[in-house]
Amino acid sequence: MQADLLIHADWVLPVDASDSTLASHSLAVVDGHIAALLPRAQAEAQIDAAKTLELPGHALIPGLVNAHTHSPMSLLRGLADDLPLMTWLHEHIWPAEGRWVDQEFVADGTRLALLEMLRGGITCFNDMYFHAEVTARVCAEAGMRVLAGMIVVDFPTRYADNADEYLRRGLELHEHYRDHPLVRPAFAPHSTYAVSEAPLTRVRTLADELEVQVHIHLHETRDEVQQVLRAHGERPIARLDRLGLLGPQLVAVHMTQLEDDEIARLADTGTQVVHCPESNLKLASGFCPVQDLLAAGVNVALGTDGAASNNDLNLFGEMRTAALLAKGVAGSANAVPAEQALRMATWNGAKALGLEDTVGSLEVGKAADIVAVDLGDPHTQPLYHPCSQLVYAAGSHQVRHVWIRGRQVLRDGAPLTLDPPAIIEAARQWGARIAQE
Ligand SMILES: CSC[C@H]1O[C@@H](n2cnc3c(O)ncnc32)[C@H](O)[C@@H]1O
Ligand SMILES: [Zn+2]
Repeated sequence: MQADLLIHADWVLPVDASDSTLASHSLAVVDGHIAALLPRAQAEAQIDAAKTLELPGHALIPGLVNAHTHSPMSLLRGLADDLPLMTWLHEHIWPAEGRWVDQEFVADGTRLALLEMLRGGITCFNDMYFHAEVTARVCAEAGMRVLAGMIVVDFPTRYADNADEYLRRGLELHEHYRDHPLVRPAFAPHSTYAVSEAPLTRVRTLADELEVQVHIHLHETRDEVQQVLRAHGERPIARLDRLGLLGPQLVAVHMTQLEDDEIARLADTGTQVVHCPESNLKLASGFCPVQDLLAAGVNVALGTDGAASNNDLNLFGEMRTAALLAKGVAGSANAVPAEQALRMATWNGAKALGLEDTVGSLEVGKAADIVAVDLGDPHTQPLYHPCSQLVYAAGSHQVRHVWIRGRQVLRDGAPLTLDPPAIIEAARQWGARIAQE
């Protein structure tokens, strides 16, 4: 076999059906896709590669999928900390966004987020923010995979005056990127408390027609559920169910307030859940019953949320927090074991985003979205179980190489498609302007 690239690694964790850890294996890439994954001796005998990479002490894992974020909010990191969701949002974040968010803010904020995410092994993310056309363009330029949110809220902003205009701008984005290999549009109505019934119904019809995902904040806090119950006489999940929005296309983010019948309904409909453990902890939003959801057969992925409520975009941190928190919430040390946490950050994320045929595991035929992690670092020595070290001990600084669709975007920890000094200088200037007011 002729390959473009052959990588020899000490371990490969493909996140396959049996959660295998393969020692001394090699992975071949042809035309941006995984063409072979086999023992090193066989690879050496069978594969003639244009380029070969030796990675002793490294583990290869699938690119991590950040299933919920607001990438440009990296420029608001640390602006308002230690507040509950509604105070944080209404008194700090929405006023700051009203004052500062324009296309330049989104371009600079997205680049800062990409720098952090690529360095931390994230190769795909699900975004919800204003000016998604700018985020999409920046991602396409940097070679990053993204689900770009076609946002909808009821209130006017500098981006759009009303729901019709939000949808019109979203549909333009869809038209532009419908066949792009890395950028995929998805609807992103903010929540059931900020989007009324008519636009939600329209989103449902359009999402069916265009076959795209619908990404929404749902049951994030007790206050949210009470507010919707008071205003409409039903809980947010019931509202979406009545509007026909529950199902495999719905990506429901946070889900800290769930009753048993709601968990059963999510499982019956195949609704996707995204767990954001660190954002939920920081805003004191509540605890997502991850173990109960998984036991009921619900797909649960992981997200960071925005950097203004986390305050980082680090899925190694989320895997660890998710695994630890699940044990505390379920009162059981075997809730969310390391293999499950890695699966949530990879395969489950891909499935939530409707990308499970393309990414999420290192299997022949899938896109070559690959991350090489150096386990020789003191943080991960000695090494009994690679997966355990990745989830419970590794830091994102141990990510050395990243490929997306076969293109190398990080080499020896250095980004190849982004300009770090320029990105950091732009972020510093935004910080100085925003802090002055
Ligand atoms: C319509 S663009 C997205 C909108 O969502 C806001 N946001 C960020 N994090 C959260 C969160 O955890 N819950 C609710 N809303 C959030 C963000 O500031 C944008 O305005
Ligand atoms: Zn969010």
